[in-house]
Amino acid sequence: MSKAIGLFYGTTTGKTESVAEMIRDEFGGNIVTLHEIGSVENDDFAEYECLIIACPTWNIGELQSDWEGFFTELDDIDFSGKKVAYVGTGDQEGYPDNFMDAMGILAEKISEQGGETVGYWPIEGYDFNESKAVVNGKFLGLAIDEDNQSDRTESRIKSWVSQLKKEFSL
Ligand SMILES: Cc1cc2nc3c(=O)[nH]c(=O)nc-3n(C[C@H](O)[C@H](O)[C@H](O)COP(=O)(O)O)c2cc1C
Repeated sequence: MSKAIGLFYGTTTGKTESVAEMIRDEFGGNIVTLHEIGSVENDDFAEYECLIIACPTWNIGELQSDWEGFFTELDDIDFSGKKVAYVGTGDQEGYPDNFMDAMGILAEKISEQGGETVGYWPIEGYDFNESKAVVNGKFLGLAIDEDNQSDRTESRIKSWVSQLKKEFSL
């Protein structure tokens, strides 16, 4: 039987929610359960060995507001032994100096709490200046830009999910 994956997301204008649904559907077979971060308990993370964390960047380099509200709770959650993949949504033309920063902020915190990052993604095909989500020349996870590159969203999700199936050892 395949492992269960918990996908925890925040969204303000709905884009990250639809990306989360597309990722769930691409995995297929009820493997992925969606959790909206505004209504989760800390214990909800415990049952999953494989996690996907999805957050848009808002207000010039900041977390989406529900993730902002949950951020200090992460200090009390043990992510050791868990594989954690990240998804960001952002706007590279509007915010080229803070593109995808939220993904970097969350990955740093969750890694400190023991999570092992999987699902790194190339920066080729994007045009921006700076991002907290880039480490060693790669994004820490899947970068989706619905504002400027919505035509690439589907193929990016397909390719990343196929990569993750291997990295999650499904
Ligand atoms: C006021 C405002 C500030 C934003 N700041 C950033 C930013 O700093 N970096 C970034 O990559 N995107 C930024 N964005 C773009 C959003 O992250 C993007 O539209 C995202 O897909 C929204 O996701 P949601 O619909 O799930 O809330 C900003 C958008 C707005 C309207």
